[in-house]
Amino acid sequence: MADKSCDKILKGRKGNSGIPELPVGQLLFQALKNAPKHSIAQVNGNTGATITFEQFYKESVKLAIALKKIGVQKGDVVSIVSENLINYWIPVLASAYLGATVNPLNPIYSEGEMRRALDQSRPTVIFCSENAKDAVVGLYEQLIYVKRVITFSETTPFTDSKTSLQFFNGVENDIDSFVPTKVSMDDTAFILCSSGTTGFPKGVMLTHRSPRHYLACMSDPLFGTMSKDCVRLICLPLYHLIGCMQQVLSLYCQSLSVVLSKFKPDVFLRCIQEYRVNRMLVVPTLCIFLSNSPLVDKYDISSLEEISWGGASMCKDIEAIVKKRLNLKQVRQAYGTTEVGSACTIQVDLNKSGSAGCLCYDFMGKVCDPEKDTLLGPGKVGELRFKGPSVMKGYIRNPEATAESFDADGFLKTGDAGYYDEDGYFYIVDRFKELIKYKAFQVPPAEIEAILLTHPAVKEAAVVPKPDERAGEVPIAFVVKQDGKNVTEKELVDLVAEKVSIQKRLYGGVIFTSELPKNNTGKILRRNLKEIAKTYSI
Ligand SMILES: Nc1ncnc2c1ncn2[C@@H]1O[C@H](COP(=O)(O)OP(=O)(O)OP(=O)(O)O)[C@@H](O)[C@H]1O
Ligand SMILES: O=C(O)[C@H]1CSC(c2nc3ccc(O)cc3s2)=N1
Ligand SMILES: [Mg+2]
Repeated sequence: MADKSCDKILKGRKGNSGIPELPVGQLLFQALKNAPKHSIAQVNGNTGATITFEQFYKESVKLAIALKKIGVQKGDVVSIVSENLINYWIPVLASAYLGATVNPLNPIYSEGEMRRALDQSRPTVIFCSENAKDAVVGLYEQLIYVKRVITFSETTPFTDSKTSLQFFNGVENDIDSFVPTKVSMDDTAFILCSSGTTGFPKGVMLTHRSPRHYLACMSDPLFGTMSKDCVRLICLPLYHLIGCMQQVLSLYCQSLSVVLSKFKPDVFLRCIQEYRVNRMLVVPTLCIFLSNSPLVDKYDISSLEEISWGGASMCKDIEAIVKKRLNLKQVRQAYGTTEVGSACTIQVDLNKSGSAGCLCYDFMGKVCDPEKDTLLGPGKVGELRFKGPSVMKGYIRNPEATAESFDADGFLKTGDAGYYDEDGYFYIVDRFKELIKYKAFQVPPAEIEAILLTHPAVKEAAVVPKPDERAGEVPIAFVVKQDGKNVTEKELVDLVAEKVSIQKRLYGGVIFTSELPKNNTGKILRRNLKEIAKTYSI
């Protein structure tokens, strides 16, 4: 039969939402200007600090006027180096109103990582929180492209780090006459860093089509929720794509969001109880915590209606356990990458258990043989590749990495292994980089981790490859035990052997550890575990 290639390029529905085709600064300027003035927009779950929509609007406009006075304009880059705070997004909005590109950065980067990230984005102005300023002010003298470093916190005003002048005195009167700068939808709105799971984080240039596309998807009840009654807990850092898009969503919806400046399990649960959180977007490590931590029973989190998750692989059993334990209406998987600039598939059909869903608006998707570039049909595992309105312009100041990231048809090569079924629903197997090559087989770690997590004494598990002369690589597990519970290596090796085919057995054994190394977006740093595995012998 002829290779009907067009059948193997899947197309999402045409977008027709009511979200105006406007740059993020203009979209949010209008949303904040028209929001209920005295409603609380955000609360810091750790400190209890709050900010109203009126404060968000006035403070961001005042700051925009002050930034304009020092020459910040369209095309400039403004970096934000801070933990999650209720006023984190005031400089983000102020910069966006002026058409500047916003570059949020991880506040606990090492000096080398911070230098590398800043040399990529080359900001004119850097905002840094009191807690993060040592990492930035120390670099200030060396960074010739930086005009000004402005420090802030929830209790201290925006202050010039050199002159110690409070940054936007005396701009009260111009608020009503201020209008945001007009920019093109294809201008760079954000430079966001990928999570750094597989190597150095990469500076990803996203246009205004990313936040607008995200809002368009969330405005369709099929994919998400857009309501003033939402109370979202933003669990991830605001400098990460997911945290950034969740912030855009809650401000646009004029709904309450809770941020955590420091993640602690008890604070996380207390916030859901105290602020009656009804929605949140989490990563698998948090789903696993919700599925098996005894702490969960100590809080009333019955306000939760829906949990979405993405960011790493997780077996469908955990989804079912979380849904049942928390009595949720829905646990929804979604798939996206920083380079995709939003979610590109979102779960819409509960019967498609384990699926990351179907294509979002105006997206195209395909699965390709990673070596031959040939198109693969339904059920065939290959590299997931996508094309859509929110996909990145490229990596900042890295044309080589950008060119390598797209195929001849302009599809983004994700590096992720997956497939789609006959109905066009996508399933994520894992990253190609993380599949364990046992002889001629490719073993997905998530499958073995799911079995280990069924043991009541197992709190967390990560399976990585261990070099092996005979097989090339063999699976080895790192396990964190539940407090006060015990289990032996042999028990876990046997548990897995009973449930999997011969190539998926834990020939490398089990290493018990007190915690798994994670990055700031809660993803397990498997590359660290691979190094330890190399020297372990069962
Ligand atoms: N639903 C999902 N299931 C499995 N993996 C997912 C899912 N959603 C996202 N991911 C993983 O997260 C990756 C995107 O994450 P992100 O852009 O934050 O950076 P990263 O790839 O983790 O880090 P880096 O690119 O810096 O190594 C995807 O490439 C994929 O591997
Ligand atoms: O907030 C919501 O209602 C849910 C519905 S699914 C969803 C997602 N948002 C993102 C953003 C980036 C990304 O990589 C994955 C998702 S899933 N948000
Ligand atoms: Mg990546």
